[in-house]
Amino acid sequence: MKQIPCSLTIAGTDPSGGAGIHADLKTFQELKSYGMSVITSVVAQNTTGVQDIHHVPLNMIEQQLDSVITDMPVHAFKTGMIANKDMMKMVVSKISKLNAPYVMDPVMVATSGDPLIEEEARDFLRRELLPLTTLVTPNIPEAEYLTGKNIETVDDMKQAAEHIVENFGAGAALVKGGHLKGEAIDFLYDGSSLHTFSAKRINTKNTHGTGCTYSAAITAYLSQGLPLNEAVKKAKHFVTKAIQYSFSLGSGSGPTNHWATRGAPSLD
Ligand SMILES: Nc1ncnc2c1ncn2[C@@H]1O[C@H](COP(=O)(O)OP(=O)(O)OP(=O)(O)O)[C@@H](O)[C@H]1O
Ligand SMILES: Cc1ncc(CO)c(N)n1
Repeated sequence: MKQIPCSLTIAGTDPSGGAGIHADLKTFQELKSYGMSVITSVVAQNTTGVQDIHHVPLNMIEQQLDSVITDMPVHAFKTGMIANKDMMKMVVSKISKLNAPYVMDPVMVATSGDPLIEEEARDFLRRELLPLTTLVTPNIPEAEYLTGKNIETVDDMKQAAEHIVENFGAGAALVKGGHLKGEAIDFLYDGSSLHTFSAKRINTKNTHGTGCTYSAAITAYLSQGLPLNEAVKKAKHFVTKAIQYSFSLGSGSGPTNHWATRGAPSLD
């Protein structure tokens, strides 16, 4: 009998439901991958920003990982917010034993601009986690941090994608253009060729959790065995729809719509 594809996310929470673990699980569910999660930090946040952060004790993160890994199949996994170096070290020791595609969303700040990981963890992420990835998905500020270079044009984005693969050993890099003006354009460099994914920019402030949703969608498609290029193509389509049909909820940057594959939601 065919097995259901299974995806795991290792990340922080968002009680307002638009980002982090919540966005990931909703996306896995929508894209028909069985969703599992390991929580690294409990984050008090909403559409306006981050109010507080509580880190789950290290041994409890480790225990959650062991509970999943020793019992459940993992066909693909992603990491989001991993707040400090100790957590990263422990996560590395566990995930390096997993034989499945790994998508890293190198989360550093929330959509609101609030920091989500400690300064010294950024360097560790670049040195120790990047070489384990199948794909890393930085937005422009994250790609600027990783490469140490300013990104102002699409050419800068392409160079950044190549730089991250060539210099830090990421399996592939998808540099996302959500923070630039014009077309919502992303570049994927897979170590041999550069692929472009483009969509019309949607005029909305409701982009809370777009990065989480996008990387979770890529993970879900990889769990189903799709090649990377195809997984990104389908995930780009999904995140564009999720933004197109996003919700004006809360007083800040509203959440995307995780059941967007079904078109505009009927609210009857
Ligand atoms: N207004 C928009 N219209 C269409 N696509 C968009 C828009 N904003 C972002 N995108 C797309 O959404 C995806 C996520 O990109 P973005 O650069 O916003 O990620 P992010 O900054 O990591 O997200 P987050 O807000 O969760 O931190 C990319 O494919 C990007 O091109
Ligand atoms: C927990 C968490 N991860 C990632 C993001 C980035 O959107 C966020 N706001 N919260």
